[in-house]
Amino acid sequence: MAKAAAYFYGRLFAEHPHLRGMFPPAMDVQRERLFNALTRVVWSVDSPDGLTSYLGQLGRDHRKYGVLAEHHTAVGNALVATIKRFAAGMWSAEMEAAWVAAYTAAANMMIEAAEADAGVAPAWWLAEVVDHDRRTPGIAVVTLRPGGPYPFTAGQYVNVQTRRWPRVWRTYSIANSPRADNTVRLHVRAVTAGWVSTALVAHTKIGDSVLLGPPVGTMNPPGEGDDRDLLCVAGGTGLAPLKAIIEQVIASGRRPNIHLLFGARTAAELYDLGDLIRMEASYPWLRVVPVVSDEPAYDGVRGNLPDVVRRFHSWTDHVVYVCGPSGMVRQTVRNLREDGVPAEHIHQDTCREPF
Ligand SMILES: NC(=O)C1=CN([C@@H]2O[C@H](COP(=O)(O)OP(=O)(O)OC[C@H]3O[C@@H](n4cnc5c(N)ncnc54)[C@H](O)[C@@H]3O)[C@@H](O)[C@H]2O)C=CC1
Repeated sequence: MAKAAAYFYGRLFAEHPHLRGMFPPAMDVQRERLFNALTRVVWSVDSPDGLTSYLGQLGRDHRKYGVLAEHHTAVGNALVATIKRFAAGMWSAEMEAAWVAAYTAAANMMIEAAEADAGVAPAWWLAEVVDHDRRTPGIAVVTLRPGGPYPFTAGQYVNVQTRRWPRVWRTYSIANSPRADNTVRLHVRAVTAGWVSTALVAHTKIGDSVLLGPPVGTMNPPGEGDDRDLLCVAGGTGLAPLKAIIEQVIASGRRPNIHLLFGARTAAELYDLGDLIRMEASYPWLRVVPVVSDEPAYDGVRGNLPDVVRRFHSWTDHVVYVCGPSGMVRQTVRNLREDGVPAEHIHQDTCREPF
């Protein structure tokens, strides 16, 4: 995969050198994004509705890079040349025609969505940092106010660019449901070699500004009239979108029981517990269970989230949301499935790059 991505970008920039300036200096995350997007498209061929909405979001989100319709042709040519090279002996004229047709259809959906969006929304929003709360040495809760209306759905995420790293965009989930004051809140952990996350945690203060792309993602709260109880399993800063979903459900006036398991390695890393306990006090149907995995002396629920989930009653009738480190999400979903929770009840999100 890495070789194919390197070949693809090498070819694209060799044929269209001016496109290099649209990408960040370091291409590692960009390469992964391309393959994540392609994998998603290939896996979605059997669900055209999901694919249309995904490509629509992708097209709108690409406006912030300054992508024009003709750039899609350059990308398509480099992509087909890459597949042809790596498909070795299996390549045929029919395969080429099928790939060109599939790519053209996908690109057209992105272009149409971007053009429609251009009439109604900006390509990106300048947002002011209105609060910066360093909850632990490595985690900050950052509140932003976009300079214009910023409609989103609870559970969505957003690309963020800081002044420190032009053209480098990283995704973070929005940790609140839509608010009258138009603010969005992010939970950011600074990770080693994480350019944007370190900039946001350690080098950002109230009054600074950042750029936001449009909101993206399809992990939404249960629809109107869905009164099933909820199980939310959050690992570390994976709490962000689940907190937004819980806020939204509470604001909707419905009264389902909500269990939130919030896991961290140590008690000191339960960075949002104070807020969650306040939410629990004002909404009696919410039960917050802090879980600590790596601190034997912790005086509460100890263990790994995927195992702890199993210590409770059956979750088969619940709507389930799982978010956090990918290993934690995979194992939690596997355990829930083994315990009889239907796949269609489970929503998961791991796709934030922790940089
Ligand atoms: N900041 C955001 O907006 C969002 C973050 N995420 C993802 O959430 C993750 C959060 O990472 P951190 O806060 O550093 O979490 P962390 O590494 O501190 O771990 C949090 C919890 O997950 C458990 N855990 C970690 N790896 C596990 C594994 N392989 N198997 C079972 N349990 C495991 C830990 O025991 C702990 O309870 C990142 O991967 C990030 O990409 C996902 C969506 C949104």
